[in-house]
Amino acid sequence: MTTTAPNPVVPDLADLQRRAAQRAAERAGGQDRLRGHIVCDGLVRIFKTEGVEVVALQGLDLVIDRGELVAIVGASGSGKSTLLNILSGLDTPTAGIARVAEYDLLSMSARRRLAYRRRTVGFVWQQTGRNLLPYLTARENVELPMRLARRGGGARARRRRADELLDLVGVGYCADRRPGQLSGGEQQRCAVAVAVANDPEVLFADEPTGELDEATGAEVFAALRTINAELGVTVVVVTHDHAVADQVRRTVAIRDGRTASEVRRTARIGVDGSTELVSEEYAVLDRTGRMQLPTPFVEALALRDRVRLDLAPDHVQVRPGDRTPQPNGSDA
Ligand SMILES: Nc1ncnc2c1ncn2[C@@H]1O[C@H](COP(=O)(O)OP(=O)(O)OP(=O)(O)O)[C@@H](O)[C@H]1O
Repeated sequence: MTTTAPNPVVPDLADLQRRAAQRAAERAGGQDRLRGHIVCDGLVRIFKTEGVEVVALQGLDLVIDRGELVAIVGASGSGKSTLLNILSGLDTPTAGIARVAEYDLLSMSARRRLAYRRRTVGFVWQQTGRNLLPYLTARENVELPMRLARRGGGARARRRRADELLDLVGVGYCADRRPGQLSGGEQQRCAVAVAVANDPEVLFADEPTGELDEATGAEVFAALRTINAELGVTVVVVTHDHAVADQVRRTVAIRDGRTASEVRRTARIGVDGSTELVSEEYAVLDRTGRMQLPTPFVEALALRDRVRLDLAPDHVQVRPGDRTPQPNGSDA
């Protein structure tokens, strides 16, 4: 009888990637921290132009759950578009973890990236002209991504779905018109229908109301809310528009390429039975314990260089560093 030595188990690429992800997750504080529909952890993006390095994202942390509608705000140059370009698969991060719906955005192949962009995510850009093809009608624009993704069911099913989606976002009456025959708001609502044509899990919108007046912007935002509520799509909107940022349950502020603070809004029933939205602001603490103090707080107390920290049973006090506490408890 001959015995054969057991084959040494040679890990394949998928195994190695799984192990690498596991190790990265352990370094980042365990899988629990990294559970979410969209996960960024220590995300870094460095641009190099003519020998100069620009650190657009410097260790950004963000977890968004499935089905959330989140607004991202921040000053010009804070890194919002860089983040959105990475999450939508247009750009690759330099380091860190970036994952959307189980796709690892750092290591995915070109083929997987194409599938990701066609089926898993949808986008709406600020420039209306970037969202729709001018020589197609609104309906044909919505049908196009389904045709490119070879969605089954035939032409009739695609047409029915296109009409349903245009109805859902309130522009069913525009189906036979070309973009040039639509207002800016109508074009953006058609763009929302185009973006969800292939049933994406996540919809990214970069300043979708940026070129519109307030009332028209509100209609476009209503379309995004409908998509979130009716289709369960996770929606991430980058915006400067306070009317938009104030209406979502969660607004994340980015400063200098990091998540700096968050506002969470919860609905409460008042004593008279009416519903009121209560906002609470949070600073974001990263896994090494770093946080950014909001600028108004820093300015109000003229904090600079060093601050004094004191631990109380249920909170931490931050005081200007150049004052000496007096025996009676007041500051000199
Ligand atoms: N392709 C690039 N090459 C070099 N630097 C870049 C590139 N893209 C962005 N940056 C730089 O990265 C930083 C972040 O830019 P980003 O466009 O992400 O900011 P933003 O918050 O979206 O700004 P805005 O609100 O003005 O669009 C900026 O300093 C910008 O100059």
